[in-house]
Amino acid sequence: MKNKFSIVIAGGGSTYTPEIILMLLDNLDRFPLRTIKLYDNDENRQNKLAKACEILIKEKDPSISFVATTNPQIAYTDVDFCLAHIRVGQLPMRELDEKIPLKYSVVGQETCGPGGIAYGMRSIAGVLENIDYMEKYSPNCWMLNYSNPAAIVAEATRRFRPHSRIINICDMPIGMENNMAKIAGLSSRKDMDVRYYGLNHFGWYTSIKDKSGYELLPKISEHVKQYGYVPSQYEYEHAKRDSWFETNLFTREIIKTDPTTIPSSYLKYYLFQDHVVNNSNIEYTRANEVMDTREKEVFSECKKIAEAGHSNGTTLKIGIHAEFIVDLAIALAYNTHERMLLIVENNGAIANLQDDAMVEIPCIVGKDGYEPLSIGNIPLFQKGLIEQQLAVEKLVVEAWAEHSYQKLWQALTLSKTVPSATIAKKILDDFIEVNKDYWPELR
Ligand SMILES: NC(=O)c1ccc[n+]([C@@H]2O[C@H](COP(=O)([O-])OP(=O)(O)OC[C@H]3O[C@@H](n4cnc5c(N)ncnc54)[C@H](O)[C@@H]3O)[C@@H](O)[C@H]2O)c1
Ligand SMILES: O=P(O)(O)OC[C@H]1O[C@H](O[C@H]2[C@H](O)[C@@H](O)[C@@H](O)O[C@@H]2CO)[C@H](O)[C@@H](O)[C@@H]1O
Ligand SMILES: [Mn+2]
Repeated sequence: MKNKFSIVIAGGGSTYTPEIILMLLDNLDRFPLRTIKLYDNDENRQNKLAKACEILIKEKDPSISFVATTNPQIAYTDVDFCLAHIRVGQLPMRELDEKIPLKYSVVGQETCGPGGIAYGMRSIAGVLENIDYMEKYSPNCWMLNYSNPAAIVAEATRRFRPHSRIINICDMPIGMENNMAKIAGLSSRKDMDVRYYGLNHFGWYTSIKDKSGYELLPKISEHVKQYGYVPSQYEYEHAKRDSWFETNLFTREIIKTDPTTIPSSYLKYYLFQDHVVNNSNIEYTRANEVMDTREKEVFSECKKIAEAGHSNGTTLKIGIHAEFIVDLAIALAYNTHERMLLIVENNGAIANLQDDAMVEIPCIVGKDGYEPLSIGNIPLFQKGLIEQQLAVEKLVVEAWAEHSYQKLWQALTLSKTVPSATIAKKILDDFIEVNKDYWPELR
């Protein structure tokens, strides 16, 4: 009889929570659960979906106990895994992260550029707080963290919680690889072995092999040069042209900067800043889209389920893209040696990059954690870009720790998305004004 696990979802009020719970309930055969807890520091927001989540769970397996709480001791006592997806400041602060830089014709984005820096300054304390709760009440628990901005959060956990049982991960590669598998005519991304390196939301694929060892990168690359990550001509012609479609399509421009690799779509924000700004609407950014779509839809569906007392006919979907979280938990629980892209300390994996960089690279995951694969030397183009962005991320963490205005100004000035120290300072001063409740007071 397999052990059954107890999990807590930190950021229980997240718009992703219902789809992640549906995904967990769809994987009980390989990841059996005895308890699911929701933990949030905003009771009202969590209560918008807690009852519906309880109904979904009880419909699938009444033996699973459920609790939604804002009490850290209740949340973190007797748990084996913490799935952490908090958003400090929630979506209204994301909106400001995206709109303030656009006032100065600078990229406004959730995790990239000044928006990511402001978000990082909010997120560090929230993630560390949850790690400390976890270690106080369930010292053997693993935190599977995908709270953003994952690059800055990962650097902060490296510096301030170096021995904690936390693994930082991102679902962007999952999405890109799902599309690559379709492009290559494979039934699943798991039919591929990839080699990838970079920082979170700032990386490149260098090899994509099928299970016979055949190199698929040239074939996939030819498609990307025409359609980006849009997986087929049919989808190119028929898919809804929303912001994610445009982001996937634009990868056909990014790949021209190094046709020997396949880039993360996020590199658009760093290499084509002018294109991004010229195609942004300061009145209506991605945060507004999410508030008007995912947030509204998820909360509305949860309200319907809670009122009906059942989930018949719900449009809530299983978060298939989130299955990587179960893959990771299973690898830790059952020592499966799953190969996964994780955000980990470099320690020589990328030979010509500093050891203390938090890099996103393939790792083998087992009972005692992860073992990074060796990448070797990277080319000068990527090395130069990575080292600049890495310095930004490290300066943000130093600025947070030292409450340093100077270092945060340096981080903004150093970002490839910001044209001058003058503009960096204007953005910084605006950010300080709106983040008074979240950032340490800078001096
Ligand atoms: N790494 C990835 O690939 C990936 C993918 C998707 C989303 N995300 C991240 O997941 C998070 C959730 O996204 P969302 O759009 O659902 O956000 P959301 O605003 O809908 O929900 C986040 C929840 O976190 C809660 N929260 C904030 N601070 C907290 C704290 N200190 N302790 C406990 N709870 C806290 C909020 O109250 C809110 O209910 C974000 O950080 C987002 O960027 C990451
Ligand atoms: O703008 P949002 O909030 O919809 O998405 C921002 C997140 O985008 C990435 O996650 C995507 C993923 O890449 C895609 O394949 C699909 O699964 O949806 C996810 C969430 O929308 C990115 O990895 C995250 O860090 C961002 O927060
Ligand atoms: Mn991500």
